[in-house]
Amino acid sequence: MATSRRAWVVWGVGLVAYIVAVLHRTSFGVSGLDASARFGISASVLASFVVLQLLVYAGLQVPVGVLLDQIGPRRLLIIGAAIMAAGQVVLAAAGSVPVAMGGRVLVGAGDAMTFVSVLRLVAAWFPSGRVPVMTQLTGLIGQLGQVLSAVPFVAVLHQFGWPVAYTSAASMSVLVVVLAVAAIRDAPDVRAVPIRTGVWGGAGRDLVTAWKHPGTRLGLWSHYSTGFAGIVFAMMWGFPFIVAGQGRSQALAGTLLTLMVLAGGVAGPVLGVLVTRHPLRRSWLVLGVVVANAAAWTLVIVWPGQAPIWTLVLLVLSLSLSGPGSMVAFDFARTFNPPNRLGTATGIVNVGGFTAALITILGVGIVLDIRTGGASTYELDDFRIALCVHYLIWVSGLVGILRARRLVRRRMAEHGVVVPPIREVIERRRRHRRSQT
Ligand SMILES: NCCCC[C@H](N)C(=O)NCC(=O)O
Repeated sequence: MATSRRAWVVWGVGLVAYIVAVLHRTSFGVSGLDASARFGISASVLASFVVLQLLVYAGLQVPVGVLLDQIGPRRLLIIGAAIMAAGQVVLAAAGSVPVAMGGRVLVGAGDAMTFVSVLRLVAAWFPSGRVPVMTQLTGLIGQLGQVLSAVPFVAVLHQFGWPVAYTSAASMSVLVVVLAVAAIRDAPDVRAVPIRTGVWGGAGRDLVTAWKHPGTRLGLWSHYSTGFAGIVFAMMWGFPFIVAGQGRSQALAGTLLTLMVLAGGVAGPVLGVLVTRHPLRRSWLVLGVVVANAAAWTLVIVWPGQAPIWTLVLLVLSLSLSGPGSMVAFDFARTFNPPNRLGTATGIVNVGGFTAALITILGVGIVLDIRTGGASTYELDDFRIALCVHYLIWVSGLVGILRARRLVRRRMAEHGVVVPPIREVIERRRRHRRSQT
C-alpha cells in the first residue's frame, strides 16, 4: 500500500492535535510560579496538580481506548480537543484551587483522548511497514508542544497575564476542532475499517480479549518499564535533583533537560527503523532501554558526593531513550490485535508508563518527606534513597515483560512462528561470517 497525500494531511492534523495536547499538558508546569502567586499555594500543592493530571490521564486510558473502537479516532480527537479547550477556559477564569483543579481534570481527560486517536489514524492510513517510524515521529514531534508552552505561552503569560494566556491556549484547541472536522477521516476506506460505531455490546468482550492476549500485556509492561523514568525526570524530579541534590546551577539543569529532548529526537527514528527491521527482537530493544536507564541512574546514585557532569550527561542521554523505548510498546498492541480492537489495546498499553510515573513521582516525594520531616530542603543523600523507588518499577516491569514474552512466544509457536534464542542467532551469524572468509 502506497502512502497517499491525504494520509499525510490526516497525520499532519492529528499531529497538530497532539502538539496542542502536549502544550496544554505542560502549560501548568511552566506557569508554576505564577500559579503559586495567583492561588497562594505551596510547592507540594503545585506538585499535586501534576499527580492529579497524570491520575486522570492514566485512569481514562482504558475507557478511552474502548470508546475509540466504538466511535473512531476523528470523533474522539474532536471531543478531546473540545474538552481541553473547556479545561483551559476554566483555568483562565479560576480564582481558587478547587476550580483550577477542575480545569486540570478536564485537560487531563481531553489529553487522554488525543494520543491514542492519532496512533489509530497512523495505523489506518500508513502501510504497516511504515507504522513504527511514523509512531516514533508522532511521539517525537508531539513534544514540540512542550516548547510551545515554555516559550510563546510563557511570553504571553508574562506580557498579558494569566486569563489571556490560558484563553489563547484554549483557542488553539478550537482551531484543532475546526481542522479535524475539515480534514480527518477515520480511514482511507471507512467501510473497510471495522469500527463498530454505536455497537456497544462487544466493548466489554473486546476489552477482555485484548487484555487476555499476552501481546497486549507485553506492550503494557514494556510501556510501564521504559516510559516512566523519562516522564518522572522531565515532569517532576529531574530539575530538583540536579539543582538541590547535585548542587548544580539551574542553567545546567535546563541544558541537561534540553539535551534529553534533543537526544530523544535521534533515538526515536533509530528505534523505529530497528523495530521495522527486527520485529522479532522488539522485546530486546525494550530490555536494552530498561538496562540503560537503570545502569545510568545507578551510576549517578552510587557516585560518592557530587557526580561529575559526564555522568549527568550520560544519565540524560540514557533517559532520552525512555520515551522512544515506550513507543515500541504500541507496536506490540498493533501487531497482536486486530484493527477493531486496536484502540482498546493501545489504551491498555498507554496506562503502563503513566501509572509507573505516578507511583514513582509520589513514592520519591513520600520518601523525601519522610527523610526531611516535610521540609523542602533536600540533601543529596535524601535523593539517593528516594530515587531508589525507580528500582521497584524496573524489577516489577522486568518480571512482567519476561512472563508476557514467554506466553507470547508460546502462542506464536502454536501458529508456527518460532523465535530462535538470541545466542543461537549470534552463533549462526558467526558461523556464516566464518564460512565467508
Ligand atoms: N514526555 C512524555 C513522553 C511520553 C511518550 C510516550 N511514549 C507516550 O506514551 N505518549 C503518550 C502521550 O499521550 O504523550
